[in-house]
Amino acid sequence: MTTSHDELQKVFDEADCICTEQEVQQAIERMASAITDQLKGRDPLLFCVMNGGLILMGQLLPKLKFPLQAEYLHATRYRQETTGGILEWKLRPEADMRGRTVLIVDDILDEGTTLNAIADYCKAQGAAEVQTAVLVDKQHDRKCRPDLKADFTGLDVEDRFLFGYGMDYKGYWRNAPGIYAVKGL
Ligand SMILES: O=P(O)(O)OC[C@H]1O[C@H](OP(=O)(O)OP(=O)(O)O)[C@H](O)[C@@H]1O
Ligand SMILES: Nc1nc2[nH]cnc2c(=O)[nH]1
Repeated sequence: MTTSHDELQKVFDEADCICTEQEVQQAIERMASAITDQLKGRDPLLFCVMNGGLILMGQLLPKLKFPLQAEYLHATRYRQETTGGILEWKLRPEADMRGRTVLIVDDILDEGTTLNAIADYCKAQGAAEVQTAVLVDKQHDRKCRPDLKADFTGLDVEDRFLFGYGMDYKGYWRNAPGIYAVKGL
């Protein structure tokens, strides 16, 4: 079913801004600095998890001022829903990751199933080390492993359905300039 323009505008107008654009920009600066400290000189291979990781990846890359390679992969488990299902690979990474330090870049760590599965895949493909970077980590006790954390996290966020900075609402509003929580969700 399609969602009308008016309905989509209403979702944005009624949403709560959880993190302003300025807060997100500061978080991305901090992430870039931490990633540089850890991965500079290690010839890392970065994978953007499409679609949601697109904006974080695009904003991080020019702040990482050392040699690295950047590629993408595409895995999804929410499609256009607000609850997750089984992870579906749309495009597996093609790069040879044997012996490499891999950094997976995504918008959100929610239950963690997506990042866990991607990290396991990269390890099975021979990556020497797999690290993860997410813009937001949703705070709740439903992680697929109780202690699951990304290696680099921008912001901790509340347990609501979010959109903006890569995260979508029914396929829309990845472009929202901040992090927003849908009214009632
Ligand atoms: O931690 P989890 O509970 O597994 O959820 C996190 C994943 O959910 C979103 O992807 P989605 O499946 O919505 O695809 P998208 O990137 O195209 O939005 C998001 O981009 C993460 O990859
Ligand atoms: N857009 C969006 N995608 C998600 N994937 C997992 N949690 C979320 C969320 O809160 N918002």
